[in-house]
Amino acid sequence: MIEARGITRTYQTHGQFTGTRTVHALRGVDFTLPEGGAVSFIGESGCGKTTLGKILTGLETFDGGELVVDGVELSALKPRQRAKYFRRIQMIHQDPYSALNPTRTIEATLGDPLRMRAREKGGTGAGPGAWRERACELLTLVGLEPEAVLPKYPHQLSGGQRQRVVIARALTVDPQVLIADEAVSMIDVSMRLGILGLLRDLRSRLGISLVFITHDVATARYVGDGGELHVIYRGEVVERGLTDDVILSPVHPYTQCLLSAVPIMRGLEEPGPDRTAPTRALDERTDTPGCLFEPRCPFATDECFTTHPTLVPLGGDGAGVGAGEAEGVGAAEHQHACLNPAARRVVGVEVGAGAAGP
Ligand SMILES: Nc1ncnc2c1ncn2[C@@H]1O[C@H](COP(=O)(O)OP(=O)(O)OP(=O)(O)O)[C@@H](O)[C@H]1O
Repeated sequence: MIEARGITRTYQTHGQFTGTRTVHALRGVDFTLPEGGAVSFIGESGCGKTTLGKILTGLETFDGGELVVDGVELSALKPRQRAKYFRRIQMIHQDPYSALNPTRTIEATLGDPLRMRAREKGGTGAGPGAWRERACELLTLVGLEPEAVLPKYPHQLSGGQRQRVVIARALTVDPQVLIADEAVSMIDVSMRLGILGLLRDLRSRLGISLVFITHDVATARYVGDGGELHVIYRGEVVERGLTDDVILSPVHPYTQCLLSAVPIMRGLEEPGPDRTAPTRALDERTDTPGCLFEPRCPFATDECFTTHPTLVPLGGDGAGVGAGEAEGVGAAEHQHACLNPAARRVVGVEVGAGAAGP
């Protein structure tokens, strides 16, 4: 189980024309990932999704908050001990080609971690027969034909096959958690559903927990089914709850804007006049003392400019209640950080029958 409490990450950037700038990649992110559960993070480019994924796998440090894995707070540990915990959390990156060594066959790619794992477990399974058998088992589990795939190099496989190999490699160390960061965005559309189905399957068949990071509402709904969805804006979670609650009844204008950006087909659904869209483009330099989304929000009031909203349960008055502080607030409770939450009808961008194709 992973528990993240108030994770914060700030970067200082230095540019010739921009001077020194502080980038708040993550601002106090909290979540709990139970065994076999799923938590999805959705937001636009630059909102901090990848930074969060890297922090959860130990590839990036954080400068505030706590990360607790199986009840152990990791920052208190020595690097070697910490690495043991991070081994239980494996990342699936968006580009399966760069994630694999092009000079090594799939057999070699899977063989090394399998032998290492076998040695750790006490020696059995490190022999060639044993680890090869396990490699075949894992390839079958991810939907590949072992004998056909083992002798091949990454460039001889399709993008979808490569991503399945990446998933098989992650499974070699018996992880408890997979972090999938835009795991299908670089894969041919025709193969995406198969990979998403596989990630769902691993949850139900192996009890592996999943952190699913995406900018795509539909994939978050499919893979994160039954789990939680956290909507993240400029490093801050602005709405969260059970995936279906957030997608079907969003109350934060940013979530409504994200959902409005999902295309719909004319003739299949009525677009209606009330699509919610940001009033201005994202400008990271615009920091108000109030709500981070205020400069772009179509529903902002004067109060939004001066008061920074914190996460409160939907339906409560929320005055002075911070994330997770309200009594009885469960992680899956629908919460929002908006001073004017409202159920607004959300419709997608219309894709007309006569629209120009790609
Ligand atoms: N090493 C770094 N140094 C400086 N700024 C960084 C660094 N890594 C990330 N950032 C900044 O932190 C913010 C969040 O970046 P991050 O890559 O996590 O966003 P993202 O939501 O994953 O975006 P994308 O989907 O485009 O990858 C961005 O403004 C980014 O420029």
